[in-house]
Amino acid sequence: MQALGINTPPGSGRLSILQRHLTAVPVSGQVATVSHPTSFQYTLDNDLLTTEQRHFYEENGFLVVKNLVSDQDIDNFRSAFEKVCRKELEAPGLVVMRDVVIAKSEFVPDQKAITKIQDFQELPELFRYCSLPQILRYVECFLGPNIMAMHTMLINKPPDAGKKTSRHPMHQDLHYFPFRPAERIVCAWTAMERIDRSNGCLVVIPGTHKGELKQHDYPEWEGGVNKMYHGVRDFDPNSPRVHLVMEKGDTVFFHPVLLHGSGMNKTAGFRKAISCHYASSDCYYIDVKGTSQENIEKEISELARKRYGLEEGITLKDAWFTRARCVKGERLNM
Ligand SMILES: CCCCCCCCCC(=O)SCCNC(=O)CCNC(=O)[C@H](O)C(C)(C)COP(=O)(O)OP(=O)(O)OC[C@H]1O[C@@H](n2cnc3c(N)ncnc32)[C@H](O)[C@@H]1OP(=O)(O)O
Ligand SMILES: Nc1ncnc2c1ncn2[C@@H]1O[C@H](COP(=O)(O)OP(=O)(O)OP(=O)(O)O)[C@@H](O)[C@H]1O
Ligand SMILES: O=C(O)CCC(=O)C(=O)O
Ligand SMILES: [Fe+2]
Ligand SMILES: [Mg+2]
Repeated sequence: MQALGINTPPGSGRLSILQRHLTAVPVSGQVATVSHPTSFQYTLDNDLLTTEQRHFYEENGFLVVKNLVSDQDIDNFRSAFEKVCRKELEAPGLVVMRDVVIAKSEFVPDQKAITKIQDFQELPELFRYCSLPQILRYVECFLGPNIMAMHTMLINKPPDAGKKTSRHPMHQDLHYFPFRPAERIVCAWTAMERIDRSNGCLVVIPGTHKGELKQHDYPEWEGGVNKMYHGVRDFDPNSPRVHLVMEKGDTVFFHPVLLHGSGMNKTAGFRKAISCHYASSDCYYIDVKGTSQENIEKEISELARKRYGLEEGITLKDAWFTRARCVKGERLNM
């Protein structure tokens, strides 16, 4: 896993750029070797990414940067999360979600049953993550200078209750997003502790960001599936998966078409990660009617009807427009 797009010093591969243009460099078992595009599609000109990192993202659709967020910041996010669980902190729009097994059982869950919180754009203690300058500097390499925080999450993957519901099925985040173009959207996902296969790390299929957005549905999992955890239809379990083992503070940036999921948490602890999906404020909204995204729009509209009494329901665009916050530059279309 050492060479998985991790922030190694320039030239550490001991190959000159010229050689790299001529040679296929074995990076790691499953990861694409370096075949250099002459023009870049997924990254912008910048003075932060090394040539190697830029090519890595272009080819694989993700990039891990080691140690990007300090222990102090992470400890503060953890403490804010705990306050939300204890209901000592609240904010408009905040969604608190419990694991499906716990939500559907009789037993009264305690705060530990929380599987994730979403939409903390009005909670400064957590939203600060989305404005961290060292994260935005990377985000700018993918999106340019006008940056919107579209979706915020703190995932608290619970110890699996024995039904494998702690897994997140393989999916493409773009399925949830009614805005384009995809290459001007990126997710930053930071490990709040060491995350490996034992507690359910991110699993990615390198290079899939170059493909199309696929049809998503609920996977047919015997133990049940969490609400809105759609998975890509007809996922081939033999696809070359790469498990991203990350230490506290390591951050992965990934493209919204990259196929990814996360495994079961086999430990007794709650595996924590914090994330934000960003889009360039030059992006534009699309109407998802008649597309594969119609099913998620319907589900979100239904939820808005039930939960907020919005009789007409809402469009996917409405759902995102109200959450979006500008974190750098200007708010344009989004
Ligand atoms: C626009 C936002 C879209 C987000 C896109 C994100 C892109 C990134 C990819 C993902 O993260 S995919 C997963 C996204 N998942 C969500 O957005 C789900 C967010 N969670 C929620 O909306 C609420 O937590 C939820 C509606 C599931 C529960 O709300 P409440 O806490 O008000 O639940 P309540 O206890 O009142 O239960 C309401 C119903 O939901 C059921 N329920 C609760 N938690 C559940 C769960 N975890 N899974 C399945 N069902 C669940 C519960 O059993 C009950 O069912 P019945 O109506 O049949 O009685
Ligand atoms: N039937 C399926 N459809 C879609 N995605 C699946 C399916 N089964 C597993 N996955 C996904 O594949 C990824 C890996 O799953 P798995 O539970 O094997 O975890 P793992 O981290 O590989 O664990 P282990 O180390 O035990 O293999 C997860 O993202 C999981 O949600
Ligand atoms: O398991 C995780 O932490 C990430 C899940 C994920 O990919 C998502 O919520 O979109
Ligand atoms: Fe995702
Ligand atoms: Mg496995």
